[in-house]
Amino acid sequence: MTAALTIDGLNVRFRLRDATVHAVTDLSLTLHRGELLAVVGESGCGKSVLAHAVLDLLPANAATTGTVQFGAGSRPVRELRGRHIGLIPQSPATALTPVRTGRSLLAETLRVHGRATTDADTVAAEAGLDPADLDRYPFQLSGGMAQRLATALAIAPDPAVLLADEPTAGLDRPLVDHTLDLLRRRCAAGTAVMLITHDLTAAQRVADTVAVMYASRIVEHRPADEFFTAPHHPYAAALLDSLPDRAFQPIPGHPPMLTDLPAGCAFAPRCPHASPDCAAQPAISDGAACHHPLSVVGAP
Ligand SMILES: Nc1ncnc2c1ncn2[C@@H]1O[C@H](COP(=O)(O)OP(=O)(O)OP(=O)(O)O)[C@@H](O)[C@H]1O
Ligand code: NI
Repeated sequence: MTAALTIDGLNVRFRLRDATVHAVTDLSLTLHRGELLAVVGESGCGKSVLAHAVLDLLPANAATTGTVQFGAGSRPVRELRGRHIGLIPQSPATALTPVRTGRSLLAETLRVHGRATTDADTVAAEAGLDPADLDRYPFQLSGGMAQRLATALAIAPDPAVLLADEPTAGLDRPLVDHTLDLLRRRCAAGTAVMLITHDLTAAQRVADTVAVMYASRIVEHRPADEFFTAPHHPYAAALLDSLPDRAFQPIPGHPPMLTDLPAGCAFAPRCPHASPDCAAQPAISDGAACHHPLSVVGAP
């Protein structure tokens, strides 16, 4: 498998006046051509910051260490953004230019990337947007329409890596399915897709691999079929158990503040299996960062 995106030892810290937010910690992963990786985890765990760090789009108060590499090359990300790496941003309505119609934005994107501006209707339809809606201004778009326009803008250059941050938010079921099918088709054509989502059912439908984030770290990263049948990390298991079509059990307690993370496993205070070992940060082994992984021989 060919690596399309390699992240090694990524850390992102935001400096606030009197605190530091640990938004992404010691994160390494490889995304391959034709792979669909779902990144899941509770609100605020660092998923969007990860996407922005990959694209080098973090605000000025962010400090980043670690490396991000696309394919085999060493070109800086700013040269690759758009054509080689597309982003479907979370909450796209606020990211659209208010004074331009969808058609004008999409035609420009196509032109800049050497495609015929007449492809706009086809690309819009692929993203599930009625081509007639391209003639609307952003304020005339519903949240779902803006979402699909953002998808059209991201796929128009045919990027090798596509980061989709909650691309199905605000869409009803048929349009969710349309967007998931689109991502799958892109993968089949060789695109590497990182799908950031709250929707574990969607992840289960389309993902090849799943990465679970908790309090700024990846705590589990495994093939999707294995993950959904037998998660190893107690947090991942709890996340799956919270699904309505599973145990429908909420996870007790709250995630820790990212300004005040414990030294060891950040899930330990909520974990039914926590032991004194958890005071030390566990290394990732067999795809999970846990001192007492589930579904592994000898584990509780
Ligand atoms: N510019 C910033 N300055 C300070 N803190 C920030 C900044 N941007 C994000 N954060 C913090 O970083 C953490 C991770 O945020 P992020 O947006 O990545 O969460 P998320 O996992 O995408 O959540 P959601 O599922 O709600 O989108 C949060 O605690 C957030 O408040
Ligand atoms: Ni987010």
